[in-house]
Amino acid sequence: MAPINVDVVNDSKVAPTAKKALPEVETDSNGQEHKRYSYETLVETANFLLSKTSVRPTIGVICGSGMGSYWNEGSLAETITDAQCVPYEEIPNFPVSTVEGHHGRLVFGHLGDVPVVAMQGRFHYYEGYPLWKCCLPVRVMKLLGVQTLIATNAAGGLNPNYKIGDIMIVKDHINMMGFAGNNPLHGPNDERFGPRFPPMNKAYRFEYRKIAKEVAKELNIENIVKEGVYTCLGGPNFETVAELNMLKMVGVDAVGMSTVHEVITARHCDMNVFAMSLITNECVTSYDLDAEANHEEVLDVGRMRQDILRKFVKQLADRFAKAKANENP
Ligand SMILES: O=P(O)(O)O[C@@H]1C[C@H](O)[C@@H](CO)O1
Ligand code: HPA
Repeated sequence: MAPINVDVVNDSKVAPTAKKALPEVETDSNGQEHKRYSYETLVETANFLLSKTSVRPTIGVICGSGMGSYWNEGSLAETITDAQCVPYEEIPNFPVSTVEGHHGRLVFGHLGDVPVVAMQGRFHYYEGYPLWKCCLPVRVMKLLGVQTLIATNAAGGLNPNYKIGDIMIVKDHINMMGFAGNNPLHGPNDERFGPRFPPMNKAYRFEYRKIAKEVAKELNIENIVKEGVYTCLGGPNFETVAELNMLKMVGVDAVGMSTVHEVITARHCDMNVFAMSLITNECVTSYDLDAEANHEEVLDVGRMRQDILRKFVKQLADRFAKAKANENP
């Protein structure tokens, strides 16, 4: 793939009026400066990555907590063959991962025959990054040629039918942080990424959810695969009993601290999205229970389910790639 030309998007020349670069530096309400990433800046990042790897990914995977850890021999990210790894510290304009269970590198390679790039470590709002910065890798993936995003996460199960170790296909989300005006698309819009007002009612592609249920049957894991609604809170604390009961009331099946903003960013730039939550703990919705959520349990359940997750994601990548090829014969 030749270096990316900033004047051309999806093979059409960009109208000069659409080329509004974002301000490079923004100051938040605490007076802290955040360098914004313009389209041009992210093209530089993408071109750097294209020069580092021969892989031209069509699917991007985000590994959730405990699903891409360096100590996890055989974790999701380690399923990738012919892996070429680029640590986040070496990537221009990239943040760094600070959470245990998030290694902090991009892994380029193949899942079966499908060229992929995986984030072995994601960025969370609670690490101190604004939402748009948490989602920067999604836009970089788009510039690299990724058409489909598979986002995985660890989440607490609110639906009483869910058990620890279940996998929830995300059918929809509730953007709780968005209710308070915190959105990755907040700020000036650059049309080269996508429209000012993107729809979000079909965020999680129906066809891919259907494929995932078929694959679950084929792998004989249909008993642990569910489908439901995810929400993201800012974290880093786990939720109170009252908060969890409120979320349950409004129809949330699983709660976590990521994914929603990544999905919004991916849909904004017209990527197909599939997401799934590994239910790592049961949410404590009664004052009579003594249990408390903790990150170690989250990581342990990721480790416990790594074989199944690997097989599942590998099959999904294969089937999504085939579905995409059938779309554009
Ligand atoms: O990156 P994900 O969303 O998988 O991580 C979840 C949310 C928190 O970062 C962490 C809590 O244990 O797991
Ligand atoms: N709440 C929020 N995030 C989480 C949880 C939880 O119970 N489990 C794993 N990530």
